[in-house]
Amino acid sequence: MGNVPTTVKHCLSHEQLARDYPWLKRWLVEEKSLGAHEYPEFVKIVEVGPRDGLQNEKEIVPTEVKVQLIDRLSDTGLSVIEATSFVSSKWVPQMADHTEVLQGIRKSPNVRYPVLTPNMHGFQNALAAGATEVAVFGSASETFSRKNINCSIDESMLRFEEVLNAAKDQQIPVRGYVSCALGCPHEGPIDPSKVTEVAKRLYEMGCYEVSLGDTVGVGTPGSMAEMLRSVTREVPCRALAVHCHDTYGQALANILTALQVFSDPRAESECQSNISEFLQVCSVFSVEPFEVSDLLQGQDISRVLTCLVALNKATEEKGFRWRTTCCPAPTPSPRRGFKSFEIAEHPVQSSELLQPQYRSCRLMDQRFCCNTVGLLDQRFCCYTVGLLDQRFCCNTVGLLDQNRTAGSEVLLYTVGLLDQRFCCNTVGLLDQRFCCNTVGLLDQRFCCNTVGLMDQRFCCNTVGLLDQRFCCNTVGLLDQRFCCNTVGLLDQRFCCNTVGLLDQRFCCNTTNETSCPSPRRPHYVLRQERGVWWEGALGGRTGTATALIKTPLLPFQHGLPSVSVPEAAVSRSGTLKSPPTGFAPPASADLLHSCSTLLETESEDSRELQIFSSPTCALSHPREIVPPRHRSHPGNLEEIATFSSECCSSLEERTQRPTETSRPEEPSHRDPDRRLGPATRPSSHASTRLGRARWRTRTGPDSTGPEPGPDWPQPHALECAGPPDPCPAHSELEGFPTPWRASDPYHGHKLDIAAPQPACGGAFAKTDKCPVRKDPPLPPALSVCAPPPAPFGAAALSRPRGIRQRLEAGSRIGNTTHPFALSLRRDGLSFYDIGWACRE
Ligand SMILES: CC(C)(COP(=O)([O-])OP(=O)([O-])OC[C@H]1O[C@@H](n2cnc3c(N)ncnc32)[C@H](O)[C@@H]1OP(=O)([O-])[O-])[C@@H](O)C(=O)NCCC(=O)NCCSC(=O)C[C@@](C)(O)CC(=O)[O-]
Repeated sequence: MGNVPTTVKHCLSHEQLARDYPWLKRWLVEEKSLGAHEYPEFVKIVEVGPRDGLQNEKEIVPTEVKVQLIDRLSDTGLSVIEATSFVSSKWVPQMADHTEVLQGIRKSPNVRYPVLTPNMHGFQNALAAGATEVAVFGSASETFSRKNINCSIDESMLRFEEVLNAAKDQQIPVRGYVSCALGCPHEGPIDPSKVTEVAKRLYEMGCYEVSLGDTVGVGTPGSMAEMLRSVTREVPCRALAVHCHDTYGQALANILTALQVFSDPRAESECQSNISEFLQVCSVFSVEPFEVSDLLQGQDISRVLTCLVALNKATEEKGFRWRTTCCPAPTPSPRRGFKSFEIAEHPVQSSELLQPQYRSCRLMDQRFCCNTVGLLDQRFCCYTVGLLDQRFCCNTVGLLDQNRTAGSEVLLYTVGLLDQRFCCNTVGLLDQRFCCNTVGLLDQRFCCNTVGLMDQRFCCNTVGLLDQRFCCNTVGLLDQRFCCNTVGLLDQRFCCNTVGLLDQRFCCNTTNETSCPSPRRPHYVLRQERGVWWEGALGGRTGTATALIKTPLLPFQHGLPSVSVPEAAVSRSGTLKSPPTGFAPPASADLLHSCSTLLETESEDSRELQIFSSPTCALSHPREIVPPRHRSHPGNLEEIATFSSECCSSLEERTQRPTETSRPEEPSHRDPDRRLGPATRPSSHASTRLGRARWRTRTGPDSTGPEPGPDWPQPHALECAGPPDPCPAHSELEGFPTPWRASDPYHGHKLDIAAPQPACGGAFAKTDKCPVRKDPPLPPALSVCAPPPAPFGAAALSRPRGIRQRLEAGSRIGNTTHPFALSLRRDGLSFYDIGWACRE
């Protein structure tokens, strides 16, 4: 189950998963059911007859015959033909005509012709003869090594290292062999650990592929499986091959076994090996890597981001030129990871990772990709479908339609994405983490668990965004709807039409916040439920919140404390009345929770949300679809996807602007009621009331909410997933790299977010999705005070445009003007809380 997200893995039984998601079945088969094997969709055949076959012929085959043989093999469709070997003619006279053979063959453009080169002598001869790919051959048996290439294993490694270094200079790919992988003619059986050790050394040295040879054909399916299980722990399957001699008629059976092992994802953790490749790349570029556990557990975000940004900078600085490999259609070729870049002007000698490979450029129709790790500079990628666990991706530019299919594939876990630009129509994305520099994102819908997002600019139509945490420098965000639990948002500017935002905490400098932090409001925990929800008060508001936000400490783990809740503190907006039943919040079902929450909350605010949710959503409410016995798992992903899609289209329907012909009078795209559609316009009065409730995070514009009195329970210690108060929050978040600021040496040439920006309307004038917005005059009753100290640049706060646009969005209901006053508030825990209220 290496590729299955941990949350899903923990919550679903294998049987249930296999039933629900046939596409996951491969990863879910139990050990005992290994009989029902699957095989790789693509097998590469390396034809070694002209070399390994003819080197053993007693009578030396004439050169012309060898040339003819290879030419005819080239016409068969083979992609790799090992042509000859550059070894000593004293030892192997059959290969003495290596140069003539290599130069005599007709080189097909679709075929590679590697040659054996045991040492530098051989490599130089091969190079002179025009070889474009070579192979080194070591052994897992000491005796065989000495007898075959006249040196010990360790000595052979030194020789190979020389060859590999020289090959790198010439950008020549090197293949590696490990002889006697299943037995030695001199030593008998060979310990798989020895094979593993030699294979690992060759792989780490830079061999792009290591072929494990059953040199004397003594292997059996049993010994092959055992040996491969050992080797694949250290070397990824995609870099392994087997070389089977049929001395005892076992070659085919052994190959079949190898194919089974290679197609079994449990044979290796692709993810782990790619991460280790990533870490190797870090060392190549002298970038301090982060702890893998930091990333996997979402800890030390700052360190992860620093590493990613530094790596980005380092690769840029080294002047990489990427090979523009076009993949117009899905190909059976293996995925490309960190080994996918080449050096142009400034070769990095020390890195075997710079073997000439590929860069994903203009990749189209990338489907069903799992665990894409360490992909750099993916450009012009279209239609990524069913992508799971995409990590450490940098510089994705021009990505269109990253989506889920109608079936069961959902896009999960985009982690560590840098510089994602001009992305359209991301739908149903879960768990997007550590993303930097997202620019020009359009129509992002139902995204959950966005963590550590930095520098997101000019984003439109974000709908159903849940649990967005530690987001910095969001600029020019339009039409953000149904966003819940945004925590630690800094410097959000020019945001328009934010609707249904719940529980926005630790937000700094959103629009023109004026006042200084007030003393912290009391917070307490009344009750903890199932360890993942807690009930209590936070920042003056009471209700239920997930433990992702606050985890109550001891006394409450043993039962309810006897505390009374003040009347005034009950059921405010922003916290849930009750936790959604049956689902664990940290799981990938957060989307489900939050959709349930939208439907279940009974506060004043939720009525508005229910109207938004529409009967379509209610009909497809996952609670009705997921039978009770499955409540302990995060729900059927397909159902969640269907639900979210229906919810989304329903919301879209209801949020469409009226057409020109349907507008009775004075059409205005800024009219929130029109924007929200007919369902939100039952009556102007009702809408006003709902609007007021919706926008309010306090009892009213003039109230500061209930102050702590003697009857309030004593605040208990809370462990904060987010920063507990403004100052630590700042200092913690200031550690984040802010790559696009002028002061940032990495991206000095890029747009400076602290500098004055063009109006977001202007920015969108070219798109037909977003209207050009003009600044309306500020209502006279509104007073805008001086901005607070800005953590990321005061320039951001000196322009009132953001406020104006917010007012514009909230100031009309139907055709009647109901000016709303903007009430910017401070809150003990919600730093710079915002509230809207009607000024009727
Ligand atoms: C590996 C060496 C060259 C080591 O050779 P060495 O240890 O450097 O030196 P040596 O004492 O064995 O020989 C030295 C002489 O060889 C020359 N020499 C030195 N290097 C070369 C060279 N590259 N090409 C041509 N000549 C070379 C060198 O110049 C010198 O010439 P002299 O001064 O005596 O006239 C030697 O032991 C050798 O040629 N062995 C042959 C190994 C071989 O071809 N085995 C069969 C292929 S491996 C295989 O089949 C297994 C595999 C891959 O299929 C996988 C599997 O089935 O498991």
